[in-house]
Amino acid sequence: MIIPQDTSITQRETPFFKEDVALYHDMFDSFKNGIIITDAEGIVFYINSSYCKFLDLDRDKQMGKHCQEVVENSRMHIVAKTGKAEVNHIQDIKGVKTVVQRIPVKRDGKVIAVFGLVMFSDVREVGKLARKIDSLEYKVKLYEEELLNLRATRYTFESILGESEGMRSLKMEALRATANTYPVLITGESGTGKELFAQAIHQGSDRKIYPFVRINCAAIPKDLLESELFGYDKGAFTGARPGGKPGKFELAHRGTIFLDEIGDMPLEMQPKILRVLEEKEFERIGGSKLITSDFRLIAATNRHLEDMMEEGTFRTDLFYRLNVIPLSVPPLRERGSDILLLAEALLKKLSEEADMQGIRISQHARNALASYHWPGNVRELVNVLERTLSRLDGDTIQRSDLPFYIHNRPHKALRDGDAQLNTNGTKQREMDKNRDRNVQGLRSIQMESEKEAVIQALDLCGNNKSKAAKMLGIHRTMLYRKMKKYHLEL
Ligand SMILES: Nc1ncnc2c1ncn2[C@@H]1O[C@H](COP(=O)(O)OP(=O)(O)OP(=O)(O)O)[C@@H](O)[C@H]1O
Repeated sequence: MIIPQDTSITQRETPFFKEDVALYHDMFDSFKNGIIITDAEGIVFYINSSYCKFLDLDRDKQMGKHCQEVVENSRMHIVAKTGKAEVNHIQDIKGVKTVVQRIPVKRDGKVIAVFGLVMFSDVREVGKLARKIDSLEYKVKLYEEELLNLRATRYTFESILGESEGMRSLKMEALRATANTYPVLITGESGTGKELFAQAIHQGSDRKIYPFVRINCAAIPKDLLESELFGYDKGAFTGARPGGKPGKFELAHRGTIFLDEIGDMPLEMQPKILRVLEEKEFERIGGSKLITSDFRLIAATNRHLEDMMEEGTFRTDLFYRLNVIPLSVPPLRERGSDILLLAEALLKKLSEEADMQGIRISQHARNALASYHWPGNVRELVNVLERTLSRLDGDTIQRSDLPFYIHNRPHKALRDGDAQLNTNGTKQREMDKNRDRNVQGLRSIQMESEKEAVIQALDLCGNNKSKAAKMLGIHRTMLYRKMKKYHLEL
């Protein structure tokens, strides 16, 4: 920096010491933006080489001049008077639009100097930067949405259909659970919508942009469960991934971990779950680093944990730790008019998906649906409707279109019997299991013959899909769905 030796500035009583200014010389001079400093009168005290280059001026000759002599429309002297900073103002300098900042420097409340920064040599560069930020913001938004989709929580509270008293109050309780992070234990028979509730709670909470990590404790072999839950470090065991693997608790950081079928959690794993729930800290298998994860735990089961505690197969301490917010989803047969409400809504959705609008349910069919026991709950209802639609001729579901075991049910007597059995939980569960097995048996027989029929029809029609669909009495879209379902070449 050229320290003015012989200019008016040195003659004036400047508030700066030459040493002070010299100290910043290297720093200011290496700036690619323009820097100018004036005193309280607007007299140039310092100007860096980038600015002089831009202005095409000899730096030595600028010191001690009034700022407007250096830059015609300078406002440094005005800022010195007003004491008010001007940030990101656009200033036309030599025909180029620049972005400038003029900052008054005060001591004891009095302006002693003004610091000017000419940002970028051309405002177009700012425009470019703004466009770049715009495009980055757009990309971030896109990735956020993608992430939300990938995190595959498809269900929100709106997805949970049901207006019965039981369902209404359950939805209210679940909604309340979105406002805190206490563990939730969802119980209910298979297919009642437990996972639906778990996803809706996650979606309704602040955690929704973070992962919803689901693990089915019954589906993972016992010896793998620990590494799935807690992860492992490299070389933890033979066959382990070379780089190690994070566990579900780690992946659920800031989000929700959904332990489905918690009743099937092996007894020896239960204390480990209890510990991680209490401490929110754990180590990977073979690792020595303590990992902290801020997860919310939601567990679900169709097993009767109270019975299991009595049998000694479920730990009491874990049960109480999990059961902070208990949600018990009622079976479909106990939801009264919800059966038909669900049937109508699901039918609308399924028929739209199959391109078969305007399908109705006859009164007889409605009676049959309403009086059936639904051991497989809503999942079974979805299945029944899909099957019925796939074979439907015309636009009304008649009683005889429903699966045999539903339309041929001697409903009244059996219903009364069922009501009695409802008072005895164990008997009821036994009966449900048997029914499940029967339904399962029928289901696979039906699927086999359906697949056979599709193959035959395609064969007979020389692979002409429209003709085959006509022969089967179903819509072409439905035929494609069946072919996909049974992995038949499209
Ligand atoms: N109230 C509801 N409204 C709309 N769809 C529902 C409802 N309840 C359940 N379903 C549907 O029923 C099916 C089964 O639901 P879900 O998987 O949540 O049941 P679950 O109780 O978790 O079953 P499981 O115990 O076998 O894991 C899903 O297709 C879900 O969309």
